[in-house]
Amino acid sequence: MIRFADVSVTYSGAAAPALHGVDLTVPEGELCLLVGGSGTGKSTLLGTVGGLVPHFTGGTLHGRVTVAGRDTRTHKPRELADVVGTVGQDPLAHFVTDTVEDELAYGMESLGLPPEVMRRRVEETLDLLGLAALRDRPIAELSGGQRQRVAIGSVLTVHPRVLVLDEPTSALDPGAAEEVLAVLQRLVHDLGTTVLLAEHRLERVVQYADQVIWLPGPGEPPVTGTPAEVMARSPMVPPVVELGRVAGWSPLPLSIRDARRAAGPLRERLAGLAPVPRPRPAPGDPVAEAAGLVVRRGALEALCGVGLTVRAGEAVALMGRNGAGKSTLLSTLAGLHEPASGTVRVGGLVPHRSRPRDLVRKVGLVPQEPRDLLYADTVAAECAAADQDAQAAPGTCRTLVAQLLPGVADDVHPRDLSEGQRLALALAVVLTARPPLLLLDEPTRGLDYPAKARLVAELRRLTALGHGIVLATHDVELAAELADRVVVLADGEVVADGPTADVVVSSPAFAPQVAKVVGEGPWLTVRQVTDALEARP
Ligand SMILES: Nc1ncnc2c1ncn2[C@@H]1O[C@H](COP(=O)(O)OP(=O)(O)OP(=O)(O)O)[C@@H](O)[C@H]1O
Ligand SMILES: Nc1ncnc2c1ncn2[C@@H]1O[C@H](COP(=O)(O)OP(=O)(O)OP(=O)(O)O)[C@@H](O)[C@H]1O
Repeated sequence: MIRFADVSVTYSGAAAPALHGVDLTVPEGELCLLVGGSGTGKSTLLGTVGGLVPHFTGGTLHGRVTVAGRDTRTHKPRELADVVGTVGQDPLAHFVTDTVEDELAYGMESLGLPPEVMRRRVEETLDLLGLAALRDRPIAELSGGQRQRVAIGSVLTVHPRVLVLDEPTSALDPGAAEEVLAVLQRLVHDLGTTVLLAEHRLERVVQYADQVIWLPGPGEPPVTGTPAEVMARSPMVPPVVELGRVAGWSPLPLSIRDARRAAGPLRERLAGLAPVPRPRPAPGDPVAEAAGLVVRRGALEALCGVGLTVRAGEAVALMGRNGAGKSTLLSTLAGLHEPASGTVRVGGLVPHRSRPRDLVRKVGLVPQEPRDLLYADTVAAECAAADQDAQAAPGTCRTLVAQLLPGVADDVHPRDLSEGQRLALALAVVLTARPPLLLLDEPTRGLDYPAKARLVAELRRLTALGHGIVLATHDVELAAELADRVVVLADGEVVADGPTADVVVSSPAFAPQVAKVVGEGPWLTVRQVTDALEARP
């Protein structure tokens, strides 16, 4: 259905190709998963299928990509729109209408489908993606995950034969991610749709894939195989595979179910043991306190009476469904919204009434869209400005970027960075200022597993130094690795607040893979399991 013949792509001004030696076929009716580190060219590869690369991005494509027999070099993206539906990493950049319902209908209108068909498909899709309650809402007023659902819905209504999705679950809560993947699987099985999707959180998708394409490095030719074949070789694997490697299971499990079947002997070895607690400082004084916080967004009460205390040295994960109010809480702590009632204090200041230059010494926010934080023309200039703003030694920010994600070039415009590279830059900019309270909104979108591990290490270092951290995240594995405490929001209210292990293990939605496989303990991470086995007398 999709054929790549010796494809390479070189962006203008780049020293080396972003993509090279791609020679492969995605058969009709398969779900094909594209994996690889941040910046290895996944988005570039996906972009060639719908013709966005190079028609819209610039650069040069060598070789040939055909979809349902059409050459994407001679067919413009709109001449492929009836066959290929593409959802990019940044939905906001692609929305053409203002409201949810109009956006779902737009693709069908451009193809001239009859009104009764459009009506029916809009209704079906609203139900399928849990968007019915939001149908009349302006897209600009949706939460990140709500927007991602609309973006996915807007391509589903067209019923394209090929779906190309770039990290389609990155902003979705765990339940919504499962639902979207179930929908995709049904399209593949029942309608013979061909799906090509890139994803970093393999724990969410690998068990659904028929084929995996792995890009081992920037400009390196892909390796293809069944999920089991590629997972046996790839350095980037989900926790369940890592656990399988540690425990010596063969074949390696890809799903929780397979792993549970193999886990009997491991459970016996772990019986009577407990996770070795990580040394961590005793929490200090509060760096942020909110009580009875009510915040309105338009007509909607996004937070209704939230209480939260964050202490120095503490890492708190904020979890909960899309639209629960996580981003609203973070941005209120950063002074971006004025509460309708209740109190909020950050480092002794009332955030929304404080001067920006006083507030930056107390709190730093990495927003859900890191682009909002970046304004210079090059990576180097952005880093120099961050050093200056924070009065840090020259080179501080650049070193942080390189630590988080090696291989980001100095002279690239932040706009042209890959998703993960841009996030690493935004994180470095905020970390350079070393504010006592760090707020991170979905800090792992686009990050590969090694980059995520380095981010966790850096954040742990900061908590050890007494910084307080609040991260809003749907990444249950990240919460398990990093957070001391988990706070769950639902419809603007706090519904759980307690030690990570207590909160996540009691909820199937938030439990990490290791907890689901090993059970009692509570074991949350592969590291805890290996440490305990090694320390065993
Ligand atoms: N429009 C562009 N102009 C110049 N360089 C670009 C452009 N788009 C991407 N690049 C570069 O090409 C490389 C590959 O980027 P791409 O977005 O394909 O990576 P990716 O594997 O999707 O990464 P991520 O997992 O972070 O999303 C990166 O080094 C990036 O900086
Ligand atoms: N600019 C806005 N105007 C009006 N309502 C908004 C606006 N931004 C968000 N909302 C609404 O406020 C509620 C809370 O949104 P928020 O972004 O805080 O949720 P979230 O928990 O961060 O969601 P997600 O997990 O999807 O990022 C949602 O119902 C959302 O639709």
